[in-house]
Amino acid sequence: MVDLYPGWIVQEATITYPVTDGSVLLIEKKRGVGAGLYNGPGGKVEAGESPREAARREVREEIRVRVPALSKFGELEFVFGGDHFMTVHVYRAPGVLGDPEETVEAKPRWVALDAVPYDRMWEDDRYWLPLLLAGRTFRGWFRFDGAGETLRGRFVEPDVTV
Ligand SMILES: Nc1[nH]c(=O)nc2c1ncn2[C@H]1C[C@H](O)[C@@H](COP(=O)(O)OP(=O)(O)OP(=O)(O)O)O1
Repeated sequence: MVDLYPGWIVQEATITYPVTDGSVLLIEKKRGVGAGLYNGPGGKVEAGESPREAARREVREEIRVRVPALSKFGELEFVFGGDHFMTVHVYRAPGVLGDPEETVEAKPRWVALDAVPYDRMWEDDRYWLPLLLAGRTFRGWFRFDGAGETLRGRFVEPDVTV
């Protein structure tokens, strides 16, 4: 394996967006990275797990529902500061099995597709989430300051194979 980022923190993570009947299921993240922001349920890929398995596990852990059918819609690459790189696999699900429940990690909320609260989400989401909600695929590259608060650079390529 080639170590592209020697000395850096390198992580792989997932985000999943269940979309059905004109609504998307978001969570208000209660702890960890991005606490207080809305996002899709997700988290880090663990050792020995595929990204798709991680996506299913995170949805189950965070809001207690299952997402049997997942389609990959996007891949995002983030640089935070000068020493932290994250690849995020983004999935869309045609609904969920079960009723979403609040947990210590997340509070679920169905939101109308035309009322997604971009002002309460990570700053990059407005550049790619509309593509996913419109059924389009994408790749994105984003550079944040060290604290992850300010977006310094971005590039999004829509309608690609992911
Ligand atoms: N710029 C960004 N935009 C976005 O929409 N989601 C981001 C993001 N940066 C990180 N995330 C998401 C991806 C993933 O779902 C999560 C990864 O953060 P964390 O590692 O803190 O997750 P968790 O705290 O849920 O970790 P676990 O301990 O694995 O549950 O944050």
